[in-house]
Amino acid sequence: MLSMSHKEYPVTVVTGFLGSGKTTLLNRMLQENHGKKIAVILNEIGDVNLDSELVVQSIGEELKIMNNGCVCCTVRGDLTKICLDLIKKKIDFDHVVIETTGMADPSPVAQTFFMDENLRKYFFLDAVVTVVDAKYIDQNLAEIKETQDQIGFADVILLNKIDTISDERVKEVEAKVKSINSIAKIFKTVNSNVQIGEVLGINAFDLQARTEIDPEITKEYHEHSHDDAIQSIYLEETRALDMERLNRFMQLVMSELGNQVLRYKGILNVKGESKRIVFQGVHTTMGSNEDRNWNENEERKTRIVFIGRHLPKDVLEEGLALCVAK
Ligand SMILES: Nc1nc2c(ncn2[C@@H]2O[C@H](COP(=O)(O)OP(=O)(O)OP(=O)(O)O)[C@@H](O)[C@H]2O)c(=O)[nH]1
Repeated sequence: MLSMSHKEYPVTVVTGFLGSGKTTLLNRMLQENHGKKIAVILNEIGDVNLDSELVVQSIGEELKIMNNGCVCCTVRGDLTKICLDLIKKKIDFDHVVIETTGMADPSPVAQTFFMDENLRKYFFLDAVVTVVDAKYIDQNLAEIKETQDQIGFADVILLNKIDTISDERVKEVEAKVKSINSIAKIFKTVNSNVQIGEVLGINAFDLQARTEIDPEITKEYHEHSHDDAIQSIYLEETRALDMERLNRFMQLVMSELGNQVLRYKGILNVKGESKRIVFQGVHTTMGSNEDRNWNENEERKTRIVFIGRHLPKDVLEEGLALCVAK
């Protein structure tokens, strides 16, 4: 019997603090000539729908607005229904972009795409893109917890409005953002002027996609670490690991620190494996996969980055050391 196959649509989640440049980015996505038809899901709090008026002309019918509260509170029901409606109504689109409100923590939105079985049939998470207001980052980080989540959870970060600060300050702000999230790709932008190919269709959650962790970057910015609640923790180990021990270690990390961990990525040197093993996770949802062969002239080194709130680096380091193969 022939099986019915259908297309799976990538979903990009755009977050960022109020007034940071999310709508500006969205309009670029809708207006630039990149050949993708984008369905936009906007989430607004209250009745004032200025944003939707700005983007509505470009996409007409495809615009869906979730208006009853914050996306992370109503996410299961509304978001699922709106996405599945796009399929049911046979709307012609290639890519979904969800803009969350300024206050929203993006992770419940992202997790919906891992957990909801109906959604998973048709959609997959492409990336979380966070727009940061470079001028007001300190205030936002100090006053609003969600700003940290938005930076910590991102795959791509636009450090926007750099025209409003000095070059020196741009460097400081970039260092701060990297100390929170050393995995994300950072672009310094004015009016969210990033190449659309850098934000759409990047497959950030795909285990088959190329995974790299740059140890130099993580080290460099470690010096800048401070008391901010969310931080990147970088671990490395040159001795080969025992996969079973590592699995047990990760289970323990998840049961003890699951609430504090936002994202993690690793490239593993596993005993007896000619290939690199890559893994990544979002909160307690984790996946791993065989990657390419280790090159002959490449140091076989395990590199793991955890992003989370008040993570105990020494405990994680000790735990990883216990995973070394005998
Ligand atoms: N100077 C400067 N202004 C910018 C830049 N990017 C956006 N703006 C302006 O900042 C204001 C807010 O931009 P939006 O794109 O509406 O921001 P937003 O994140 O969608 O805002 P909310 O939907 O209210 O959260 C607008 O007036 C933009 O023109 C930038 O890089 N530099």
